[in-house]
Amino acid sequence: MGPLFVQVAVENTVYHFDRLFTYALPAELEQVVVPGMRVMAPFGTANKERVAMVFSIGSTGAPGVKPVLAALDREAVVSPEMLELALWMHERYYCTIFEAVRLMIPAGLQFRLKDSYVLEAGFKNFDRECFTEIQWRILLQLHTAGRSVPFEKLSKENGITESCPDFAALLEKGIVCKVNTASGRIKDAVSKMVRPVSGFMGKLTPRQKDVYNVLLDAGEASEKELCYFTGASSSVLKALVDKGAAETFEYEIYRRPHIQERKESIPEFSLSEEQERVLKSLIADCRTGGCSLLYGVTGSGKTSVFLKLIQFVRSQGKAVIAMVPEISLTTQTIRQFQQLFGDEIAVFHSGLSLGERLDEWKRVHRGEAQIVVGTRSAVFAPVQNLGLIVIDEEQEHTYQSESSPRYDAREVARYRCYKAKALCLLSSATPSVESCRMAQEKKYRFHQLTARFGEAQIPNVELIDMNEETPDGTEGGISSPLAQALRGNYEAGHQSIILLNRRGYHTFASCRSCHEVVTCPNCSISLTYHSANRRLMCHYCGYSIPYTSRCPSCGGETLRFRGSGTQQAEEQLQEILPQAKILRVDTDSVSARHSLDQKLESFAQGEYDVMVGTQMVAKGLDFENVTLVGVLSADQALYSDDFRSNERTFDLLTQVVGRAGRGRYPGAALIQTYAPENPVLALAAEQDYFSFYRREITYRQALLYPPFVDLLVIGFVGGKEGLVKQASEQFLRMLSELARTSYSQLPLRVLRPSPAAVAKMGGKYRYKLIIKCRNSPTFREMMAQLLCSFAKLRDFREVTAYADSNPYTIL
Ligand SMILES: Nc1ncnc2c1ncn2[C@@H]1O[C@H](COP(=O)(O)OP(=O)(O)OP(=O)(O)O)[C@@H](O)[C@H]1O
Ligand SMILES: [Zn+2]
Repeated sequence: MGPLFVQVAVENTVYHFDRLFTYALPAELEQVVVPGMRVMAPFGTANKERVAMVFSIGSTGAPGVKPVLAALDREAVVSPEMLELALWMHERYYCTIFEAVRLMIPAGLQFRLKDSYVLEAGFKNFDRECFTEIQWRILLQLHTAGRSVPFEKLSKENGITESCPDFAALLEKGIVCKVNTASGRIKDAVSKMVRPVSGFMGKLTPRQKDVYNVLLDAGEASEKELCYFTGASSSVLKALVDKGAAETFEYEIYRRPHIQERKESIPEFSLSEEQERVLKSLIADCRTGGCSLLYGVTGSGKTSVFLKLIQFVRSQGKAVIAMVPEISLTTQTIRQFQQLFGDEIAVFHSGLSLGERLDEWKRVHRGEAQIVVGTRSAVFAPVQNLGLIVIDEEQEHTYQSESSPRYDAREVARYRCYKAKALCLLSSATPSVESCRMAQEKKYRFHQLTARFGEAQIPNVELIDMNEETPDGTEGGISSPLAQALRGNYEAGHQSIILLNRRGYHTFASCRSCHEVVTCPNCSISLTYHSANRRLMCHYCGYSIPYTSRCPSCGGETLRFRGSGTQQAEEQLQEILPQAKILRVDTDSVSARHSLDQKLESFAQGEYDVMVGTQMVAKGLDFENVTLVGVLSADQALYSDDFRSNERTFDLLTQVVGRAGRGRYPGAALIQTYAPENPVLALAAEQDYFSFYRREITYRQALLYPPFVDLLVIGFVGGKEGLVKQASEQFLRMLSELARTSYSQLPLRVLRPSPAAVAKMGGKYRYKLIIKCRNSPTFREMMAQLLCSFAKLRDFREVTAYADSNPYTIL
């Protein structure tokens, strides 16, 4: 047999230079390496060692190509089907192949290559006279270690750099040699903890002193929390550690994710007639595969139906992936799954510790768990023999990734199901316009649940015209009808949910005399007041300053809060219901995941009377005792300039209204608005999805928006505004040229480049270019070619361009 070669994807390549690379497979690795395994490969002109994923092994390859250096895994960590998926993503989402592969491997299994050094094997000449003091110490250290020592360690203990003469001489003489070791990347910032070194007497700057004192009080804290509460940057923490005032350590947690105890008996439930009928047709769908859309009004028991469907699929010996849009919903879902399926389930989401993620991944990889429940990333779960993927609340934007690879989990799910001849089931009370259209065109099968389960009825909804309310009711305040309803509901012993529908729901600070709003110097975004640490913070980059009444702009003592945040809403509610217990749910109050779980659990137990919050309270929650829903300001999202704003508003209102009256008691909802005549509100009030859809689809067609076209947004990011703008214009010129000369048959409409909605973020300027197109292979080929030629332009080296395919928002 002749020599073997491997095709690999290499880590950290740039997009415009990425493809599968061929390496020779040394004889000693022939029996070891299989596709799906990672190897170490020399890369580039400097032959720097990189991690690479083996895609295939074969006898084609030019003689003289570089050989692979070592195998990093003992077995394949990615299956052949998933490797194929990675190539598909590379073509579809303009990412490097390895970026796609990385999504399939849990963080705890990622490697980091470290430079290490060993003593040359034959070295015997331990003659103290021949070496300098430092060289001698290094030799002894390496000798004692008996194996390679990471450079970091050598450097720290001997105070050397890689280029210092003492060390360089050792390398040159071949006494010390460089090796590369791959170390598992189990560590992560999230689990990084800091504790004070007590009795520290050294000198600290005032800023460091501040943080040190907080740390003394706290005992220990995660780095993240500490930065949050003190407003310190990580460099301040680093300085503390360097000075010996604090030390870092890590929690090594290897355990199953916390899942509520299994109840004594597994609750057997039987389906209603309508549910049963839908289940039957879904079972039939499973036999053919493809995509099905399950539309069901809120509270109709979509969950019950797909739980039964999963039971069926499992009885056929096939595996299942069930996705929910947000971590906050997983607990409830997981509990239901846990009750029915016990240890057969594995949980995938970013709220888990790295150890937990690794463990859950292994259980699926080994086939011990065959039902995966999780958020977006669960779509990459390494299940074998896939039978079904369920995507609950399929319209949610969280299924799309906002950073590279900018993939859409729904598309990935469809692809996996198509390849595995499995069923992809989309489920929602407010399907995305795109999915509903697919169903209309018979590309998806369509099923519906028209009634709530049991006796439950769709709640009664009333729109409250805020223009008629007393003018002293401040914007976002609580109208008297809503206040009255709240009191009534409280007295009846029922619970209420209040939604504050603001995109920028935060509390900003503005000056009464100069009217300036305090904004982040790095991002064109107003700072948000956080009561927990009394600081104004930027939600984009984390910049923060302590809150005082002094205006940074004019210097007057006239700074005040504005806007109506959840905190104010909470206070107003407390005034209306002095006795009631109020639970506030927003990203500020629930930064720790378990605290949200606990809060929702106590709410379910009836320990609170009212829950107030942002989008987080609107969706998926199922509490029998909630009979009143109030929406403080329905209009916020309606008038933004995004083409999806109607859909978003309809979806949010329908969902939140749907939280009321899901059990034994009838529910009601009150929606406050300054635009009561807006038809979208009326349709949401009636939970009339199909009328909404018909209205919306006409508008999309008239203005040429998805699903009638695909959108590709090219983003440009860079430190100099002028250059970023020029880059976007240059890109447009190149696009026009290429389209005219080589792709004249492609239907295209390109909008002029413009600054992004948040034009500056983290100190970088952002421009965007919107292309209306048909997302065909030929179109993608053209765009890939353009992105590559653009990346090679020397004039725009400081500008990054990326492509986002059908993003949720084009702002
Ligand atoms: N067959 C059934 N037997 C017993 N209870 C059921 C059944 N179907 C639904 N329910 C109950 O009805 C309520 C609503 O069901 P579920 O949460 O599945 O609705 P949904 O369609 O997912 O709603 P939403 O879209 O609003 O989240 C739940 O409390 C659920 O336990
Ligand atoms: Zn900022």
